[in-house]
Amino acid sequence: MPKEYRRKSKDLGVSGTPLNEGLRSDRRAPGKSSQICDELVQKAAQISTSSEPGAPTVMDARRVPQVTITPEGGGSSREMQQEDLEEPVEGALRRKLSNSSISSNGSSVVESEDDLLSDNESKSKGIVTLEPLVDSGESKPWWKLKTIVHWPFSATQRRKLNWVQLAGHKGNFKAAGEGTILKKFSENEMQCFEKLREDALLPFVPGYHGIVEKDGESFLHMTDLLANFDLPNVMDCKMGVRTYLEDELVRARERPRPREDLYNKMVEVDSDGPTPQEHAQRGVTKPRYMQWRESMSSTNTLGFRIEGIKKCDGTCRTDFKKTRSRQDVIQVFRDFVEGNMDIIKSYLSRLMVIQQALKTSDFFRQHEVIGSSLLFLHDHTGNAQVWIIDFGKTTALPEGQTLNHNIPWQEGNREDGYLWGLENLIQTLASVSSEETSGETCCSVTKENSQTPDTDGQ
Ligand SMILES: Nc1ncnc2c1ncn2[C@@H]1O[C@H](COP(=O)(O)OP(=O)(O)OP(=O)(O)O)[C@@H](O)[C@H]1O
Ligand SMILES: O=P(O)(O)O[C@@H]1[C@H](O)[C@H](O)[C@@H](OP(=O)(O)O)[C@H](OP(=O)(O)O)[C@H]1O
Repeated sequence: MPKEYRRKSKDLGVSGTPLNEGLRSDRRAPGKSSQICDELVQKAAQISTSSEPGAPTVMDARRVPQVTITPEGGGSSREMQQEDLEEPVEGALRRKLSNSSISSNGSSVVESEDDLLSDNESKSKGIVTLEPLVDSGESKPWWKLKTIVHWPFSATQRRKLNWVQLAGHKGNFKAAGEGTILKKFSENEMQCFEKLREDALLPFVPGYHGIVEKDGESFLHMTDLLANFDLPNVMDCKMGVRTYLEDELVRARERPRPREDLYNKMVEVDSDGPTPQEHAQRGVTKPRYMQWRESMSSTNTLGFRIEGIKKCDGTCRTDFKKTRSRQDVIQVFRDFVEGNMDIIKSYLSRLMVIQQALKTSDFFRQHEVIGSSLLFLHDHTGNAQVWIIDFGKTTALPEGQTLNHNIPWQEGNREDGYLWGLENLIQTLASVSSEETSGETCCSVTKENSQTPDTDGQ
């Protein structure tokens, strides 16, 4: 999320959820609606072999407008943050996650050339060590809580935590008490969590326990969704056809600020990506970079994209910038679950329940949901869950205005294509299952193999 959204939480006066109410993973394990899944799988089998229009696509991907921002003036680059991975790590997750080969930037050695070359050092890409918040002054209380939540943790519970962070910036998360984490405060995200307390989406978002402040820095205290898993497999899918706010476009237009770091990331993936002017000034604006990312990946064509995967063997991949066709995505999912169709069916069930909840959610109707992800988690016990995370760029609409989430975006209408993306994600997962069942291989020819935006037959 952008830094301007990460403001301090002075005197917010909000209340937190008691911890025992927030640790809800057990009672929220996905149910198995296998009959619905089987029907969906059959439907997907028909769709994946059909090139006829009229299948579930509800929005034309070619109609996602590419709004051009002319870059001028000087560049600005991101702050670099150091992460100390050499200090000893305590806690159960050390055992669970330690079989990976972690490079100096916290990612595993199995990343592709794409990301080894392209990723900014401040981005997180896999297994990281979360530091606890530590006391810096004897006379100060260790925690100064801004909420009425009672902080129950003793000094011995201030431990480091080996953790999986597949997206976002390094240093955004800290270890907290058992089963919980702290995320750098963002006004937007805090307001979302507060509103979600009363919403149909509550069962699908991490438990929220209020705001914690230490030495002037504020954090959102939330449930660690990994806590109840044994050697979890984790996938982050960023939802929607648009990954930047309309406000970001307006700001970039008023004051274009080409960034050299984004230019470098673009060139490393595609040297022909920048325009001659961008090459000349070695900078691209943020919306321009974000639009390019959307068009290279499946964001524009399918309404979601894979950001990263960590598997139970400790390997991590974040080299999905060019994973664009439905068939590519199917192959990534198949590899993620290692052919286990029961996991796919559990994921499908959960996604369909989430889809229903989204359709009834007041929160969803009243917010532009940008940059939010679905976090997929499963382990060898068969436990498989999907959670909605990251509300850093989820923004309330003006009073009385609502979104459809299923119609094309045009600047000004603030549509995000979330439901379109979710429908495509469901159909894609169903295709994984149907192809496995019908014995087709990952090389099956479908329209998506063409690498062109597939807009009328998905
Ligand atoms: N509650 C949670 N439990 C477990 N893992 C989480 C949780 N929240 C986030 N993560 C992990 O951290 C990663 C980054 O989370 P998130 O997207 O919220 O961060 P961010 O800094 O807002 O990212 P960005 O800058 O891309 O918006 C996720 O991909 C996931 O791996
Ligand atoms: O995935 P990539 O290619 O590394 O690109 C980043 C990604 O799109 C993030 O979503 C975005 O943060 P926000 O969503 O918070 O805007 C970040 O912007 P940033 O560099 O300004 O942080 C981009 O650099």
